[in-house]
Amino acid sequence: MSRTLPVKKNDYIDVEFEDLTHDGAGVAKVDGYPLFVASGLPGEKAKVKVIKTGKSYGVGRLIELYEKSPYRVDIPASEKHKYGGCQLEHISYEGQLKYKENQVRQVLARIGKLDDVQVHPIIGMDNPWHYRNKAQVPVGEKDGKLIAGFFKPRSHEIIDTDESLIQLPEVNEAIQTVKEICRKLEIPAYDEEAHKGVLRHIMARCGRQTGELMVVVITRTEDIPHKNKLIEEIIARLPKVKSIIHNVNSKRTNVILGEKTTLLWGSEVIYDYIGDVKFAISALSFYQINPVQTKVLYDKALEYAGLSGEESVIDAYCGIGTISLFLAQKSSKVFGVEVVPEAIKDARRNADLNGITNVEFAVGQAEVVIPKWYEEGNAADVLVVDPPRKGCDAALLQTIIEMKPKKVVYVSCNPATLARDLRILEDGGYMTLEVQPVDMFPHTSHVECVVLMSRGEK
Ligand SMILES: C[S@@+](CC[C@H](N)C(=O)[O-])C[C@H]1O[C@@H](n2cnc3c(N)ncnc32)[C@H](O)[C@@H]1O
Repeated sequence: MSRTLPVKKNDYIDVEFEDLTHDGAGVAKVDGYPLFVASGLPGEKAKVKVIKTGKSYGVGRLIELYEKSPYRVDIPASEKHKYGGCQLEHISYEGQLKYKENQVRQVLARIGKLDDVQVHPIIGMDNPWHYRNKAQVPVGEKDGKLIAGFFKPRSHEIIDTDESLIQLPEVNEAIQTVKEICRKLEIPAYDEEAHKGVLRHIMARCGRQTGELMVVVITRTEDIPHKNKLIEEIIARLPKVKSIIHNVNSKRTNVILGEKTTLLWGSEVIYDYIGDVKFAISALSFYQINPVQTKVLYDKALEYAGLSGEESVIDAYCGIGTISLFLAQKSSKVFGVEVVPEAIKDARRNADLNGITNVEFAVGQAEVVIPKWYEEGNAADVLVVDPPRKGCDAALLQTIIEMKPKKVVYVSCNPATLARDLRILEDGGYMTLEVQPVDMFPHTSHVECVVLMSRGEK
């Protein structure tokens, strides 16, 4: 028999928020039934309207706040367009750090059954603004004018913006300049519903240390109207631009980058430094978006790896070899594995660029390549994993358990899949010794962690 819910759609009720969801919505309980309300904060009392009810939870809209959290910040309506992608815009930075650290502890306990694991205080930024080295903004049209900015939360309506408070000023300037040039040249914006038009996204990437800029124009069509003029004007108006790339995405999809990438002008890559290691970055390669915190994260990963110079190391999900090259300086040999061929091309180029010879890179899925290496008699003393949000594949975790590297260093951008994978490794004989959350993405709900596991006693 289905239970009667304590609330109905369109009810107005008074609630007190107890918690936050993983994406920053407030959670209130009505007779044990969870109600998720965007922008509610723990400790706040409010009137909400129930807008949706499901079997296990409902969704409400905040109508009136009776009691405010000390962590609440109010953003004037005229400034809202600068906060695209900032799910935690209504929480002070101090409150955000507290929330993220708690979230890591709770998820490790709930999903990983790791209640007594040592979680260090999160490492935040001294200046948590203008940190992103890359933006990919959707392009559309409003009242006959080309616009570009960010999607309104839970919709495909584009909010036009000329500034983002979390992007580097150079990235803001590049996006704004390319938008103005495309407007002037009357390049038609992509119409998502009709799947017509040309320009879908503008992407800009900046090497924070070098100042070098890459601009990528992503279109539905193979042709770009006024292509030569577009290139000419970008070069004239953005003196730091080193690379202009064209990517064609002809499909009806939410995925940003498409099937074909060509160089329009300049170099295929831009360069950047993390510490004193130099990196070449191409358009399709993953590169951490917060260079300041990346250094903090990699230093911690290196510290956890505890290398003496004798060890062989595997770096799974290595991207352009960033962590591999850090580790190579302190180990006998590093093997990096990555699924994107362009990233491995960058990784090899990066090893050459830095004169690092004790690294080898392979293209392929970590869960296929590493088990094969192991079958062929290879093993590592230290294994580093830095998977995408979905975490490590089960076949890779099984190989780690069989290979028995002394240490596993797990770098994760998703506490839920991290907790799941740590539990599997714990059941396979590893122990979680330390967890260090690092705030790589201020004002968003994302949180990064680096974890040290080892075999043997705690
Ligand atoms: C979070 S990034 C980490 C990259 C790198 N360690 C860094 O810090 O820049 C995850 C990487 O895993 C790659 N990837 C995704 N699935 C993979 C798989 N099954 N096997 C190997 N690499 C994969 C992605 O292309 C991406 O480069």
